[in-house]
Amino acid sequence: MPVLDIHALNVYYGESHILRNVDLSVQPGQMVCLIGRNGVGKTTLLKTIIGLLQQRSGSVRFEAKELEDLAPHQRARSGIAYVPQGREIIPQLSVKENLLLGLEALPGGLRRHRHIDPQVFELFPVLEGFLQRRGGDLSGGQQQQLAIARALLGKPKLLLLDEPTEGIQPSVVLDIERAVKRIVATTGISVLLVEQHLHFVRQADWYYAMQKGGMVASGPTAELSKDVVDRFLSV
Ligand SMILES: Nc1ncnc2c1ncn2[C@@H]1O[C@H](COP(=O)(O)OP(=O)(O)OP(=O)(O)O)[C@@H](O)[C@H]1O
Repeated sequence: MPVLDIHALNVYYGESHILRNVDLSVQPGQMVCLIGRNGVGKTTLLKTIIGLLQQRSGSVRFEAKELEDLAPHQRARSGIAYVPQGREIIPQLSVKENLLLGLEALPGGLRRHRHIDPQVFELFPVLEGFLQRRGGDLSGGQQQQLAIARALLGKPKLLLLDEPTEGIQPSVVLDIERAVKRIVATTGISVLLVEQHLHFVRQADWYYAMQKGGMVASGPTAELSKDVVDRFLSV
């Protein structure tokens, strides 16, 4: 049974038809990468999965349960974590306080949970030394690592990542890539990733390519052809 199963999904912004009959599924423990040029609807799809945008028709099922009537916080509590483009860490709060916010996705939220699982420091060692620093004082790459670590503390079953390496220096891109691979390999969490770096895309098990709001190609990333890469990746 897929963790995430999307069928014939249609989403609009006002009268603009953005997602057109989208089908996509993510199997347990899989890393799936969504590719496509700017503006084709990748972010719209992730926002619809987490419930920030409403679907017009079709279905989005998480662990076989239809999500349509659940608010974003209910989807988070049921096991979906979303790291948006731009990361959205809270700049005035310390790294530790930002991490604690991730516990809000656990049953009982912050009232019942105060423990930061040290596993996040194994994945992102740089954060451990910076716990008292203001989030806003970290570099872009460190903020991205913080945002992923915060999402993991909610113990999700599905992690949605929107361009985690956008605007990040190349050495840190590799750190993030390795950490995401390790998350998938060691925790059983499934990942749906929007990504433009080909090397990172190839780490995924499966890809879906979008064009003008629809899925136009998919398959194992081992079979990603030069033609598909040229058509759907901008870098
Ligand atoms: N708030 C909005 N109101 C109206 N239209 C929007 C809004 N946000 C996005 N769109 C439009 O929806 C389409 C899909 O945008 P989306 O951000 O999902 O694309 P994307 O593939 O994620 O691209 P990018 O990589 O640039 O974020 C675009 O044509 C965009 O102009």
